[in-house]
Amino acid sequence: MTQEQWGQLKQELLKTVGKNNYTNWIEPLELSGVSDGVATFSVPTSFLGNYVSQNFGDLILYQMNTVAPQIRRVKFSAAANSGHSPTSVPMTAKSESGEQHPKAPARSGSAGSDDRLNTAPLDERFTFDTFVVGKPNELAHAAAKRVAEGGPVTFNPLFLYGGVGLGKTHLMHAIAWELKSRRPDMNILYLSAEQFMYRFVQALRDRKMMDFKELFRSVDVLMVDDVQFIAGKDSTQEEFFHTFNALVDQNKQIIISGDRAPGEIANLEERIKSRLQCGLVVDLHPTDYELRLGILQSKSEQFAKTYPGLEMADGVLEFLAHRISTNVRVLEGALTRLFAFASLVGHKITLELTQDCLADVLRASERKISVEEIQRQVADHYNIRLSDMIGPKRLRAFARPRQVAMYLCKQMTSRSLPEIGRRFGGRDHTTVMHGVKRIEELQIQDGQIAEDLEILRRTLEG
Ligand SMILES: Nc1ncnc2c1ncn2[C@@H]1O[C@H](COP(=O)(O)OP(=O)(O)OP(=O)(O)O)[C@@H](O)[C@H]1O
Repeated sequence: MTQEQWGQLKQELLKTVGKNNYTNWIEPLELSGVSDGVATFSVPTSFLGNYVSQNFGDLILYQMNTVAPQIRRVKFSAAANSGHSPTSVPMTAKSESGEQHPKAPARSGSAGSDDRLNTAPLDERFTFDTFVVGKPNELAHAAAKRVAEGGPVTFNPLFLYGGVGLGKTHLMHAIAWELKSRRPDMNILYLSAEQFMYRFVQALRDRKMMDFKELFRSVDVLMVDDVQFIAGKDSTQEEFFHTFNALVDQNKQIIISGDRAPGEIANLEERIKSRLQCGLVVDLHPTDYELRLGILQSKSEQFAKTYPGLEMADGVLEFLAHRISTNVRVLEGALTRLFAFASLVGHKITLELTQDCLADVLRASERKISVEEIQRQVADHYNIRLSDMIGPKRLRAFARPRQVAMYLCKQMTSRSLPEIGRRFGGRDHTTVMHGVKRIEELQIQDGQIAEDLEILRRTLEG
């Protein structure tokens, strides 16, 4: 990507995020270069890097992908004199630098009776009480509940996986809190895989490997979040493998989370993959409308306590549940902003105020999945050429994927039927309508189609 292209993209971003956001957050970004699918920006401070990654990371990546589809993630590197380490932001909009994990601000509360084990304090908001259960996460929730009972270890490890911001960390913390309250004597160690690596490297450097081993082998419950982080890091993987085995041998509970199923984590050693698959592997599916609404209702009840007297019009939560992406973190962020804004201006939260205050978030989630992206993914999935899928051929091998793509466009974008038709080689809206209907029927009758749709949806929602 050239500086000139980046300059043009910045203008696109200006249109999406508005002038204020642009001046504060986008303007200061300097593109340092792109290599191995990572676009690196230099930022004046790590705070700015973190903020941009959390709030605009996905959007920037999306924009860059329109001209450079090979870019898989964006990384923000604070200027050397700021005294901070770089903040790397993958598609998950999450930092790779230990201390500045945007997801882990200074959290209150801690668990673990042994001080040495307080590697990562637990967030006191992340309990089972505040976790809203719906179809997409009920299995993961039930498994987490079972482990939190602290009975005999029945499945080891428990492996939770799912896309960004779907509640993996929340569930892990909830398990830890519950175990602590049932069995205060238990040594529970929760940490991210990244922290595991830092501790390991530090132990090597300080020649304290015996202490490291003793510490990790003395826990009753080990929880490692975001295990994909250690993929490709050979000696950390090796140590993780030994720690894992030692604990399983002692029948100690292990809980691991990852952004995908163990078998799908690239560059993770085979022997680790197979160990991770030995217990119970459950996934958190992308949120559906009902779950999003449930979460919004629950969070807005909490907000109502912070902002007493602030009224909300009917239909606002439904609107947000429809319009905002599957990532719960984004949903929460939007609600926080909405309440703060409404209390600042002293207005009831109406639909207009919501649209106004969250214009950039709404635009970003609306623009997130484009018709072209869907077409590309579907063609890839069925292993056909894009031109055949969009073109006039009526062969079943092209017609069915075409209908699947039309259906997904209807579901996942705000495009109208005539607009979708136009992008499928200038077809009529009735053709699109027919295709959408056909897939709706097939989804119920044909397990394969249902599975294809599920996979495609997950891929597209990232
Ligand atoms: N079902 C839910 N009910 C209530 N809050 C939820 C739910 N799912 C997620 N959240 C909230 O969404 C935010 C993101 O969740 P969390 O950090 O657990 O995601 P994650 O899956 O660990 O994401 P990542 O992939 O970034 O590690 C948290 O504030 C969490 O409390």
